[in-house]
Amino acid sequence: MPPDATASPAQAERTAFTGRDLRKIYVTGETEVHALRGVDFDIRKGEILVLLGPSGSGKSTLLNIVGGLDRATSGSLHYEDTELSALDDADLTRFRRAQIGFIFQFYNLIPSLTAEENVRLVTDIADDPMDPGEALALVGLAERRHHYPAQLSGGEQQRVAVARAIAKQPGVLLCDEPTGALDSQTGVRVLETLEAANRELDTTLLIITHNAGIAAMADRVFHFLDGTIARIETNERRISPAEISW
Ligand SMILES: Nc1ncnc2c1ncn2[C@@H]1O[C@H](COP(=O)(O)OP(=O)(O)OP(=O)(O)O)[C@@H](O)[C@H]1O
Repeated sequence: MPPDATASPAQAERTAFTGRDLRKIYVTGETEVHALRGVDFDIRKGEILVLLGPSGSGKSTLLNIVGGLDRATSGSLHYEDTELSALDDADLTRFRRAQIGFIFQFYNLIPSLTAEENVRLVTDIADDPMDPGEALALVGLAERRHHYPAQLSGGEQQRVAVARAIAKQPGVLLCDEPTGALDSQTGVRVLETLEAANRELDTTLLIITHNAGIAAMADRVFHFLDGTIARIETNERRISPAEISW
């Protein structure tokens, strides 16, 4: 047997993000806040990662830096072979537009546009978008595409936000408390749409949550404490959102 017979390219681990000694200091007047105190991580493509930790421990700061919304004060950050920490603002914006979808706790839909029009806002300017109807079908809202946000429940609005985020086919979805405003049943439905994007589009998922139960659907869990990743936990098996104890 040739020496490389067991290593298939499909099994080779592909890295999405590599962060080394990332630090973030916010300076407000005389006050310095050390939001990240030197974090190191590798995030695999197609991985589901959950970020847990107390309020103020640095989770959103890391998510914003990884998504190109903000910059670290020092340290290096790569996405695949691109050193994000070395890009100028225009190139960082291009990276974000092409590769990153954001989902926040509050859905940020435009009230005067239908579900489909909200999704179309993104697909009209993306390089290789899905059809808006296809994106809405993936989140189970094909029938509601002509409804306005006010005619949809909170969970349905969040699913429109997920459809909008995945419609441009980003490599990565960054979710900051995506179920924070939802009851458990509705939250599960939203998590199922995120998992579908991961399964069907191989989207890398980073999910910040205060709900420790959600950690069980992840491949790995980063536990934040005081600006550090204090512990990385690996789940032997991912459970489906429906199995989560809320
Ligand atoms: N723009 C900013 N200017 C100054 N300080 C900030 C800014 N953004 C965040 N911080 C501070 O940085 C620290 C980390 O905040 P961050 O939002 O990353 O925490 P978090 O873990 O996401 O918290 P939460 O769970 O409450 O959202 C906190 O002390 C916060 O007050």
